[in-house]
Amino acid sequence: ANMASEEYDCIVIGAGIQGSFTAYHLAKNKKKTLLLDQFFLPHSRGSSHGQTRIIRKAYEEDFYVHMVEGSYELWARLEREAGVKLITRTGLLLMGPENAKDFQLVKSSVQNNGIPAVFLQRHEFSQHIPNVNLTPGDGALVETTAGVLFADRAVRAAQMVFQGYGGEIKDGQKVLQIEPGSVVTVKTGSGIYRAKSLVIAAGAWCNELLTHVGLQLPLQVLKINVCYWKEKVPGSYSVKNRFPCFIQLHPKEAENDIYGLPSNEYPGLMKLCYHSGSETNPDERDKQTDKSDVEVLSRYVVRCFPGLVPVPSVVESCMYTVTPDQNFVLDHHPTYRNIVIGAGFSGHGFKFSPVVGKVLSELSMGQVPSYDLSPFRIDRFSTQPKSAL
Ligand SMILES: Cc1cc2nc3c(=O)[nH]c(=O)nc-3n(C[C@H](O)[C@H](O)[C@H](O)COP(=O)(O)OP(=O)(O)OC[C@H]3O[C@@H](n4cnc5c(N)ncnc54)[C@H](O)[C@@H]3O)c2cc1C
Ligand SMILES: O=C(O)[C@@H]1CCCCN1
Repeated sequence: ANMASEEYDCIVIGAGIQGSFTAYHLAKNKKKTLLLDQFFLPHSRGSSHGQTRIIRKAYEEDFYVHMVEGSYELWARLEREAGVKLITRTGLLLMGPENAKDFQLVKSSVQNNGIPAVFLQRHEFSQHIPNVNLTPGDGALVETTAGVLFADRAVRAAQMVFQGYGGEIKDGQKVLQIEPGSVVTVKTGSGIYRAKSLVIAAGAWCNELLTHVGLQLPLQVLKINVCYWKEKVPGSYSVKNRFPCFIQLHPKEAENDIYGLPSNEYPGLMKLCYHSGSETNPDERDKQTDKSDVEVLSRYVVRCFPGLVPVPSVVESCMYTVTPDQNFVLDHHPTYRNIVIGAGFSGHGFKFSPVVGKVLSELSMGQVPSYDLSPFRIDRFSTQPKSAL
């Protein structure tokens, strides 16, 4: 082991998609950057693994719409730099109770922001979306430019381009200690590294790392059962047949949303999941065996996706790190300005990662960030009225 102290401009802890994109932007800006991960890469114990994620602009909040727009440009740039295809356009079907507030808000955001979309009338629904039953009382729209991101491939591409710009990756090195200061010292099991600034992008392990720098955030770590369901007629819900991704708001079966991606990575299997899960310790993820969501999904499949066998063929695991308002944390440490935190991506952060990496790199370089980061500030968590305490 090399115990000599090496000095960097910036150290990024966490080589998931957010840390990898942060490192990519830093290296592009000629910063000598070290990207550390506790596990040997690639691995499937965090939040960025798996073949696919949804990319969509259909969000209630304008700030997310603008951030996705910026992300599309940067995704295209990474596709060119790495020479790989990272996005396939499928469209996104959004279904939800016509009179529900969130459905109405997304609908008006789509209209006000000029997001390309088709509003489907009930009588024409099945002609556009075969093999899906639209719930009575639900409205439906298709965001036509949304699609599927190839997640594992994207993580690899960002890391490869980072290394191409001279960035260093050290995997299999868990950060065990952080000493703040004008030069930050980071100790792993096998090395000591120093840098002018530090970015913590540690996913579900964020709070464990923040204990070293005297901070805790209100983050909840959830285990997600990633379920794949067999098509009764192969191809009926496939990318090839232009079946879209979907989000079902307020399903009758449960409190949280249900969503899906067309069959693609495992031919004949459609990914369809519950947008929540049970709390877990990230180091003991597989001890969390709650599968009540799978029963909920089965009932939903029977009712709305009659072309799928209502028992999952494959169940994989992933984690969400959720904040109380489901908005991210993108901010400086409140006392140590040269420590920057990206956390709480709340199950929807992948699509934004090129922009997240950009703003985290800007914060760590002491620059004014390209986007308004007020929704993502740490001090929003401590603004509850004192009387509530
Ligand atoms: C099932 C599922 C579906 C999702 N669907 C979508 C979607 O459709 N669209 C979308 O946009 N987003 C989606 N997301 C969310 C998205 O995948 C996440 O927001 C994103 O992957 C978070 O990335 P991250 O880099 O923060 O975390 P991670 O990928 O977990 O990376 C953190 C890294 O930090 C490392 N680390 C932690 N502690 C240490 C330490 N002490 N020392 C060294 N390294 C350390 C970990 O090993 C890990 O590699 C989904 C997530 C899940 C789980
Ligand atoms: O980020 C997304 O677009 C999806 C929506 C459904 C839940 C999981 N994440």
